[in-house]
Amino acid sequence: MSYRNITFFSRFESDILADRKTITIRDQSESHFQPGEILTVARNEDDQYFCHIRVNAVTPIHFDALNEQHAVQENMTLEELKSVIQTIYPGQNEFVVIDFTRLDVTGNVAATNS
Ligand SMILES: CC(=O)Nc1ccn([C@H]2C[C@H](O)[C@@H](CO)O2)c(=O)n1
Repeated sequence: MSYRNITFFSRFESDILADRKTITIRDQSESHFQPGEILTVARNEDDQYFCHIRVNAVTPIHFDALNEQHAVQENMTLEELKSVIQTIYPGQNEFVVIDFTRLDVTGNVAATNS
């Protein structure tokens, strides 16, 4: 079976593998993912695979609607999150929140508390 790919900047890899980061906010070019879909996750910089995730939900959001809950799910402060998004996507306001669960190598939910 082949899965679609998503990449994350390498600085987020440890948070994803520790289940501290359970959403990602992307622009319209990555709004095509579907709930239930399993994605192969690689580092943006070197395309090195590091895990699979299952997409739980893909929800449109305006930049101004980002809140503390999103920041917690990103393991950042809201100020940090907004700054990261403005740096990656300068001038953009319409995004999607991709809520995901990390899977273990057998394809099962990896977190012990879920
Ligand atoms: C190619 C590309 O856009 N890659 C991205 C985009 C976003 N992220 C991270 C940064 C923040 O934690 C959230 C919100 O954008 O997602 C990323 O790692 N790689």
